[in-house]
Amino acid sequence: MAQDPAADRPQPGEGHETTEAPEAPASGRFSPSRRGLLGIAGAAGLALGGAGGAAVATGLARRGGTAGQGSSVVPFHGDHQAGIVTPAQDRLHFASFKMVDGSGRDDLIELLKDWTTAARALTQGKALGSGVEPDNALLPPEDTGEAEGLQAGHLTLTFGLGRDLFTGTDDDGDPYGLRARLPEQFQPLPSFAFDLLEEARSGGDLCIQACADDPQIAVHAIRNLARIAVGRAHLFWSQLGFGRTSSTSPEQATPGNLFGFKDGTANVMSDETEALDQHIWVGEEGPEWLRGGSYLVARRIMMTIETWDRASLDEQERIVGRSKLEGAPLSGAREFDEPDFQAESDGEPVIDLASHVRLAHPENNDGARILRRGYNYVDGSNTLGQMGAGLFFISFQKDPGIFSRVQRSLKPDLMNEYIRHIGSGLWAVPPGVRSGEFLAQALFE
Ligand SMILES: C=CC1=C(C)c2cc3[nH]c(cc4nc(cc5[nH]c(cc1n2)c(C)c5CCC(=O)O)C(CCC(=O)O)=C4C)c(C)c3C=C
Ligand SMILES: [Fe+2]
Repeated sequence: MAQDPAADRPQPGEGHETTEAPEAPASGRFSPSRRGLLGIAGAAGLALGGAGGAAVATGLARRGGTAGQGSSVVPFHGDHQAGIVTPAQDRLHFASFKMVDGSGRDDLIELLKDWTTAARALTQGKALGSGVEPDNALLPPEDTGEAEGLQAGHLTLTFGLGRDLFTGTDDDGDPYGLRARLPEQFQPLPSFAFDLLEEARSGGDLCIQACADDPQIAVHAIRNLARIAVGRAHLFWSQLGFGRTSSTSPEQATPGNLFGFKDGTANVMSDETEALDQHIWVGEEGPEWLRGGSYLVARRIMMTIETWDRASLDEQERIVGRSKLEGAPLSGAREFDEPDFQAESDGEPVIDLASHVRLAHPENNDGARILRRGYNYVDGSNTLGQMGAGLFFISFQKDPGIFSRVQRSLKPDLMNEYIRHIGSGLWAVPPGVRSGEFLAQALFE
């Protein structure tokens, strides 16, 4: 594996206001696999010839943008993938993909190589390949164009691998030759009390979490990555999100969720290096190819906000275990006061035994902690005039069992009356990519 000087790599928490040197490929150009090119051409109803679709690895400066120079670039290269401890942006486009039937190991490798090349350009605010205006106007543009004029927008792209890539599905054997590389910890999530999961919005072979300041930038990234995948993988389901519901950096103010409560106060933060190693990054307990990576759990959680809005303030605060405006634990006065679960008033616990924060707190979970990085969503409304509102919950942890531990504890949660988990996914997130490498390269060595 290629080694980079450590100085090349950002440390956890670094990210915003940093620029990244462009990748300098040995050849200067890269060619998406022929199958991928044919897929793209097929989708456009055009025939592509040989190297006609080759893309410049470094991408092109976007018109009106200051690619690679601006202050809104989050480095793509690093020990860990960006989009985990880097400051949470306000917008999300999350996408789950399935590999196409009959695809094999080479398709997967080529796809990951092509996605890596594209991600390098996109996160620097560059247009893909030869950009919006190819030399030959009979070919489709290599970049769809809607991000022209926009900066990098702190775009981060975080990639994950689904369990089926390792185990195969049904009796299709071991199509990607990865069965022996399945980490022991990579067990499927069990079903939980109150789960109402929709199959069409759950799982997937690959996931991409695109976060940015501007929804157009996140959507442009997913759209172009989906386009590059044609012939090898297809979009399975996706989710737009707004208003981050967590902080990942102590410099960020804690935002509110759609219940109107501060969300993310007790999150694992980017400067808690010890806690990150203990709870979030895969270490020596995991296989070498995944060390420095993590596991991403996504849960689409419907929130019946109309019913919530009819609950009294006292009741809302009892359910959460914190005050609504300040976000302080009910046993304290300020947001960052440690909750005192032993505190009593008139012989009753001040923080309800079935409140969300008591049940989710490490004290109630053998010390388990997760890094939350979710987003609000509103997907239209129903015929009863209710909003399709919810939380697209995302968490990172070094072992999926840690999420399950916390989620199981939430069985008696008073909040369950107002929420339902309707989608779910679990992916292994490989460590960060270094210059000259591709995503998850160590998995294939
Ligand atoms: C299994 C993990 C969790 C799910 C699912 C979950 C859903 C969920 N949470 C809120 C709102 C809040 N959660 C808060 C704290 C909190 N939540 C979890 C885990 C899950 N939440 C943890 C580990 C914690 C931290 C507990 C602690 O250590 O104190 C809070 C309080 C503020 C904060 O610390 O973030 C709120 C508010 C909603 C609305 C929701 C599903 C829709
Ligand atoms: Fe929570």
